[in-house]
Amino acid sequence: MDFVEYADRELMAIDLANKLAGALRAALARSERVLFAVPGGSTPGPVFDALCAARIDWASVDVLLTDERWVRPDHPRSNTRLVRERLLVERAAAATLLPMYQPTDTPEEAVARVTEAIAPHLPISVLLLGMGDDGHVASLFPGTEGLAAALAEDAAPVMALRPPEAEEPRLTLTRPVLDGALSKHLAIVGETKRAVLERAQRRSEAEAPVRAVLGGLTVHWAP
Ligand SMILES: O=C1O[C@H](COP(=O)(O)O)[C@@H](O)[C@H](O)[C@H]1O
Repeated sequence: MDFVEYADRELMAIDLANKLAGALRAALARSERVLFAVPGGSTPGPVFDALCAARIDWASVDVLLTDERWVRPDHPRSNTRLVRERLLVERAAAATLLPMYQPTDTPEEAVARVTEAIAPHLPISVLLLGMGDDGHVASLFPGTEGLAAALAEDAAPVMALRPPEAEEPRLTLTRPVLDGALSKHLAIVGETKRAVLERAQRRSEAEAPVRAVLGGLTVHWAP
């Protein structure tokens, strides 16, 4: 794991956006289409604001969420909404968003359709992750029934989970898909998350699921 420390959040957003743009261009030099997986939540918005204007062949980029909160796509907590409003604008509007949300009542009903839609696009070329204060990445929360199955090396690529600590059910990419990404980045801000990440290295994956993706990961942190 590499750790990159920035003076402030604005500098991190700009520099991380440049690094992601470079990783996407490098991937596009090797493949006709590339898969860019991104988190939802509060951390990536400023990175998306900087990245959406980057000069990249966005028409050859497929964008996929690492996970989705099971709310309608116009809901304020929708990760799909965040990506549509903050990433898929300006030059990046030419990218294709692969569905992580389906209009079903439950995420369980959507697993097969989402799996079918994303499978032909794997592996992830460039991955950006966020992390919660409890050490969750994507929607792999500690204390969730089914977490061990989602963290297995041979897990199905997409799983529906119902984390007790989350406000809504989730659909999430699982360990082999996330850990198998060719270029892996984690963006975190604040002293609490830095301490959570440090502690995670002494904990089990069940206690701190971020541990499952630390190999080859570059962590970007700002106070
Ligand atoms: O619920 C979620 O949380 C994590 C972390 O979000 P943040 O607000 O602490 O940045 C996020 O990575 C994930 O995609 C999201 O669904």
